[in-house]
Amino acid sequence: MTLLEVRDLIVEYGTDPAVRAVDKVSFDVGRGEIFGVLGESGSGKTTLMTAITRLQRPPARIAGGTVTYRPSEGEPVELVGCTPRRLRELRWERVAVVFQSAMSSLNPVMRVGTQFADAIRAHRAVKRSEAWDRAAELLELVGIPRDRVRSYPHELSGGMRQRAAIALSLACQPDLVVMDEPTTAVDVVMQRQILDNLKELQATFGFSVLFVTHDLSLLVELADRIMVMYAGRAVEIASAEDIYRDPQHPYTQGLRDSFPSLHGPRRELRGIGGTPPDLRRLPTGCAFEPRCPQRVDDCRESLPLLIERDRTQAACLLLDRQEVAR
Ligand SMILES: Nc1ncnc2c1ncn2[C@@H]1O[C@H](COP(=O)(O)OP(=O)(O)OP(=O)(O)O)[C@@H](O)[C@H]1O
Repeated sequence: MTLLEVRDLIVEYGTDPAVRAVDKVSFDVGRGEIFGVLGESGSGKTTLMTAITRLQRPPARIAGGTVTYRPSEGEPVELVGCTPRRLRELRWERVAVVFQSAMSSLNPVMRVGTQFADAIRAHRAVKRSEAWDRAAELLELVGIPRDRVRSYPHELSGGMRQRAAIALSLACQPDLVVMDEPTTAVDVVMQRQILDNLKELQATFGFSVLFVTHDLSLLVELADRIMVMYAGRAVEIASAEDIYRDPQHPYTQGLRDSFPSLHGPRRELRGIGGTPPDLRRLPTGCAFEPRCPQRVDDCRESLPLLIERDRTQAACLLLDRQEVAR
């Protein structure tokens, strides 16, 4: 069952000429699924996630496509074109967001409990004391002692703040939590704790997660499916296992070969040569072509579309011809 359906989403910055940071991206997030969006810096991940949640700010603008939220009860909601009022109703309650820095979610001059209580009471008719109890419960869920509900954000450690931001996103039991690199600002031990905790919470409450990051090893462990982005386009969508064991697109293969495996057989580590393209001067053909170790002449001419084979979708001319070397 699909919870979120993104079709041909286009997001541009400015005009004359517009820079297309997200170019006709389509994917589905299933109910209870952890869906990862992977990309290098500048690939359009943040632009994509802010457009989906309608948090984008000028000069970014949605230039095409649809984002449909399908609640388990009631009519589907088209988020592109939704009124600000309707969006306010949906935020927190149905779709919650966790940013890279917890301080984007937490107000530094308010006690943590007050912020939780305000978020809860904006959507639920409960007494202030009940909302505070719920806030304390939510903190406990992410491993923060109940009495910290009276703390100000600066009195919490960086890891605690990030966990508090995750707890806050769950305050109204949303169907979908969108997370943009929520663990980049914390050390690896804390990162592991936060991700384990997130998995537990997801398994308990069954919400879906859209998780945006540049870290493939993290997504391989966390996500059910992964979409790989390159220069604003989706180049591969597959299960985390397939992305790791049998990546189809040469770019995904390059990413996979750039990080060491903890469990699998030893393999030679190779980086991807070159740098991502300038979005203002994209080639006519495949944007990865200049860096692709498997390129052929045709790759410069035509733009490959995502093609579905088995359970994987990948956008590479060679796959069309079944020639890709692995
Ligand atoms: N405010 C802006 N004005 C113009 N172009 C922008 C702006 N913000 C982003 N872009 C363009 O959109 C592209 C994608 O940016 P985006 O922040 O979505 O990438 P990202 O994959 O999230 O990278 P990062 O991980 O560094 O945040 C950038 O390469 C840039 O060309």
